[in-house]
Amino acid sequence: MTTQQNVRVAVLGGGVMGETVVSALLSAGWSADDVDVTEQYASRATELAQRYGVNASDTNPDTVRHAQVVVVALKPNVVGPVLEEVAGSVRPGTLVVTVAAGLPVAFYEQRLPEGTPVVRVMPNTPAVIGHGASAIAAGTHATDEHLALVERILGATGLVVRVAEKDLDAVTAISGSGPAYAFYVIDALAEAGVLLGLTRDLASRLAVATIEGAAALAQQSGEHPVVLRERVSSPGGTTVAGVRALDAHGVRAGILAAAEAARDRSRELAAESDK
Ligand SMILES: NC(=O)C1=CN([C@@H]2O[C@H](COP(=O)(O)OP(=O)(O)OC[C@H]3O[C@@H](n4cnc5c(N)ncnc54)[C@H](OP(=O)(O)O)[C@@H]3O)[C@@H](O)[C@H]2O)C=CC1
Ligand SMILES: O=C(O)[C@@H]1CCC=N1
Repeated sequence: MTTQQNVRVAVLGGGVMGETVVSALLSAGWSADDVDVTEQYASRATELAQRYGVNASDTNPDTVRHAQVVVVALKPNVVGPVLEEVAGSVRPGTLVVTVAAGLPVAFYEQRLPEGTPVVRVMPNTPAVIGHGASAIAAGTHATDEHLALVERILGATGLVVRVAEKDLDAVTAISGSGPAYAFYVIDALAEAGVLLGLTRDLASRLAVATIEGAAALAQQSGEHPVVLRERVSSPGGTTVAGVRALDAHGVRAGILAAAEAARDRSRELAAESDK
């Protein structure tokens, strides 16, 4: 397997994550000629072809046959049937990369030709603007070179870390689903502004800029979040009053429960796909 950027990549599934991977490949220097994407609806395939200049089709086996890397960007319940459809077209040594939540590497290895290298990736949607966080884990036959190639593919999407496969359900619960929790907080903060009499537009802009600024400060200062929170909290002031209300309403416990629920759902997805 070469790590040259002219490796031909087939992306199966042109939804939210499939489109993110296509855009990441182009940002990482791939030529659109070397990127194929499959979609079952012709109109979506045409949309992707027009937007990115990549080759789009609705035929998974033909597309896979020409690829050196196959990226599975399908919903977990569709992955099994599509692997059965394409297994005979996967050439020896083709790297299979999957972003599907829950499904273990073994699920792919059992359905693909013996020896196929598989890398699992858990990305998130801010990848589309280069502010993503992805974790990658190697399957039985994936080498350091395969992981390096996946890192190149994801190079323009933001943070990429290597983890053991056993940690991917937890990663899914934290960074995979995490943007949704952050959007939830942004929406709630904006709604609170409206409650207090601000216009929705002003409240939304303040909420987004505040969460963005706090995340950037946490990253750039390297300080513990508790230290940064204490710096906002003047003695006897407004912030301690607000944080006390967050504690009283169990917001911290709610976030921990959300992560456990998402982790459990990730495990269930694997069990459901094996039925
Ligand atoms: N969205 C996210 O934030 C993240 C998603 N993921 C994972 O990414 C995967 C895809 O999720 P997401 O992109 O959100 O889902 P989407 O539904 O947006 O994308 C899946 C795409 O696959 C298409 N599709 C379905 N069947 C086939 C087929 N047989 N051949 C080719 N394409 C097909 C679907 O078309 P149609 O709509 O017509 O059925 C759809 O466009 C999931 O496994 C998810 O766990 C991982 C991390 C984050
Ligand atoms: O909701 C999901 O199942 C996917 C996986 C992580 C984010 N979205």
